[in-house]
Amino acid sequence: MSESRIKVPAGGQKIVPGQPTPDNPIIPFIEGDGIGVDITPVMIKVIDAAVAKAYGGRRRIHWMEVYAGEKSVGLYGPDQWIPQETFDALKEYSVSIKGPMTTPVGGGIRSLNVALRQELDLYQCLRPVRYFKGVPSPLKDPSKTDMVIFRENTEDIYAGVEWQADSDAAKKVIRFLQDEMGVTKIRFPQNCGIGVKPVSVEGSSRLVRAAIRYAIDNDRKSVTLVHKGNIMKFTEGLFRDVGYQVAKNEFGAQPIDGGPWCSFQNPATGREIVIKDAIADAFLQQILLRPAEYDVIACCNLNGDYISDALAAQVGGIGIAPGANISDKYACFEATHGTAPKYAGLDKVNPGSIILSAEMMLRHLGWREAADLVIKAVEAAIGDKVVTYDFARLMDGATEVGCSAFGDAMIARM
Ligand SMILES: NC(=O)C1=CN([C@@H]2O[C@H](COP(=O)(O)OP(=O)(O)OC[C@H]3O[C@@H](n4cnc5c(N)ncnc54)[C@H](OP(=O)(O)O)[C@@H]3O)[C@@H](O)[C@H]2O)C=CC1
Ligand SMILES: O=C(O)CCC(=O)C(=O)O
Ligand SMILES: [Mg+2]
Repeated sequence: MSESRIKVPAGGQKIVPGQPTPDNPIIPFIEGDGIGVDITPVMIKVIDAAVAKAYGGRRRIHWMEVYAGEKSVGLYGPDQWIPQETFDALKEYSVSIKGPMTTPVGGGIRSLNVALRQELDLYQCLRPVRYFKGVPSPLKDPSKTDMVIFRENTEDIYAGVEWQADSDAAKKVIRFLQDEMGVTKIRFPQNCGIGVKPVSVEGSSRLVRAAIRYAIDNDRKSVTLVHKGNIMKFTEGLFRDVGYQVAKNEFGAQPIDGGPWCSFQNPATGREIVIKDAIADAFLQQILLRPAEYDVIACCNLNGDYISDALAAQVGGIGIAPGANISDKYACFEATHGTAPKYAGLDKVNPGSIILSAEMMLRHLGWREAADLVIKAVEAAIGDKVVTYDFARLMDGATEVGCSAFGDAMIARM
């Protein structure tokens, strides 16, 4: 067995799911590829400052670096993209945060992000999309965009069950489909890549259940099931049907005007929560034209990927789009964006997405005061027009600063 590269920080304590967060939690972090080297240290500095200010030294995060992606291969050797001890640490310490990781297009390794989500069964990809005053946006009134995406994170066509064109495996699957399943619709069977889209009742129900619970806990007005069930009837259509069943069977939702939309009263607030659905293409134009009609969004994996970046753009772009991957036991926070390789190491990009992901992590830990300080600092820096290049290029009179200087500008405003 190879030597451990992970150094457990002295003086820290493990977070145990279901128990109160200790004042000195150990939090594993993956720096990430590309711009990970820029944004991750800034995130740590900003979060440490917020925690110190909020709790005056009574609480402190003990950061523990764990490795994945290119840095891991450099340290552990060839093909060690996610060493076993990284998986083990993410489970053992239960709450973590990660920078982005590269996935090559076409050939090469499969997504490490997807591998991690599947291994930890992080089935909820939770991505809140809200507007910060002063952020440049392509919309006339971006404040009307206030949505929370619940994207199924472990299955769908995104999960990587596919075979390369001309491979023996692809030919075998095509022969099976033609000879044993009576499939006649594969247009060019001779040299055809094949992908499989698994969407299960269990996977869909638990995701929609989490979205509805979130709507109850956060007094939201609707949950929209976004799908392409008119075309992919037994996968996307299943997701929609299962979503309505969960609303009716588990939350007592009643049909509105004969259905399929339905609603129930929030047991905590008495306010009505409407469960509705939208076909993905129509949804993508409506979020631009009528964003106020949408609130909590539940969808399959690939749709959620597209919707995340599209909605992020409406409120200023993926420089400020946070997220969390959550299971019933573990949580791993990460930005919506990727490694933006052309900016790697330039100290240029917006660290806002990973900082706001860490803000979600603070709330998850129950450290509300520190989380509030992070929000206050983001709002104040943007309000003073001290911003990174992505916002500065669209704002009049902005002071453009680098990644680390934006973090410092936040800290100065806490
Ligand atoms: N969770 C993860 O780890 C994810 C990983 N990826 C991976 O990342 C790699 C690169 O993907 P790519 O398609 O280029 O998408 P990216 O999200 O990495 O970047 C696309 C563009 O978004 C803008 N952008 C991204 N991050 C920031 C930021 N922090 N601040 C300001 N602007 C930002 C930049 O726009 P501009 O050029 O206009 O300045 C950038 O060129 C791929 O290997 C992909 O698989 C992708 C998504 C998620
Ligand atoms: O894993 C990847 O490379 C891409 C992931 C992604 O785009 C996402 O999760 O939003
Ligand atoms: Mg994406």
